Amino acid sequence: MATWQPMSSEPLFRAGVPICGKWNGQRYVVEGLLGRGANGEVYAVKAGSGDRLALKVSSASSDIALEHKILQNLQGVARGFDLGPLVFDLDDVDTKRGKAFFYVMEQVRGSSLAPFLQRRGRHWAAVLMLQVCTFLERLHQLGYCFGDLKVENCLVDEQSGRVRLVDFGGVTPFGRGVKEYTEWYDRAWWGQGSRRAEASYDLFALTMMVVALLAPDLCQKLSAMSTPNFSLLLQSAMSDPRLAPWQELLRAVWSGRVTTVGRFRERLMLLVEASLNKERQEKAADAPRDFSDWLLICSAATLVGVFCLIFL
Ligand SMILES: Nc1ncnc2c1ncn2[C@@H]1O[C@H](COP(=O)(O)OP(=O)(O)OP(=O)(O)O)[C@@H](O)[C@H]1O
Repeated sequence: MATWQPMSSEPLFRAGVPICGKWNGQRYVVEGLLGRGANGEVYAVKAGSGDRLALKVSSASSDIALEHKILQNLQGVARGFDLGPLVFDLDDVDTKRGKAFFYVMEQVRGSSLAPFLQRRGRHWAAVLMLQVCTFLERLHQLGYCFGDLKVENCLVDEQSGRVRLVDFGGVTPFGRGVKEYTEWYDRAWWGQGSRRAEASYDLFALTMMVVALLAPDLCQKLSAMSTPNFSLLLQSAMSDPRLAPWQELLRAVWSGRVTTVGRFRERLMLLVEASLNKERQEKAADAPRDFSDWLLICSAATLVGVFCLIFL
């Protein structure tokens, strides 16, 4: 059977469709589409056991097998730390549109960062970035670079404010070349360094996440230009009032003064504390907040506390 060619905008599966793995024989029922990217489609599925999982399907068997292997390796070394969705079945399936390859993983619940910030306030950006830093520091300690770090690959749980990462296709051992990346976040595209997998590669992407989240129109304008213009990015970011609290930190990374996530996190703590104070002040005068607001503040405060205990 020929391989499925994801040419049309029509997703491969519709809700209610059963998927039966050809080799392992596991059965899943599609509940809906969670997202689509350049490499595949991700579906919410219900397994035979009743568990709700996520199934990533692609026409590229090697990509699917590699991602599955990366996630499995990370689970092997993570020792209780959450370094990505738990991963299960790897198989292929014959569909009406051809053969497709899939793996099954834990379904990460959460929404995109941008709408979360719109609802909760822009000052939450520092708390979200702090969590991404924690994740990156652990990954770097294990000798891996995340590679394709971007806003679209982070999901935040609305209730707890907890951030999780998805799409581990770009994870690369330190020293090798990053193979999966997105131009806006790629320092090599901006002419600001190589694609060698190292801590500073992810750190550059982290700063670009800040710009993309807090000044999305700037990100749109600059990424639409035919050639990347780093001087214009620098000039625009340094004069944009929305990025004012972040300017020193962005400049420190872009000028090469800060090259590790640990150093970035130390400076970020000041912004997090300022965010928490702002939240307290703003809401103190308001009507009683809802339960989820308190949960969010507590989770952020706990994060700050844990950092102080471990690192200070
Ligand atoms: N485990 C998961 N749980 C919930 N949602 C997920 C999960 N994995 C992926 N998604 C959703 O599906 C979207 C696309 O998935 P993913 O980024 O893995 O696809 P991709 O084709 O590799 O994308 P890219 O073009 O970024 O390489 C994600 O942005 C996310 O919203």
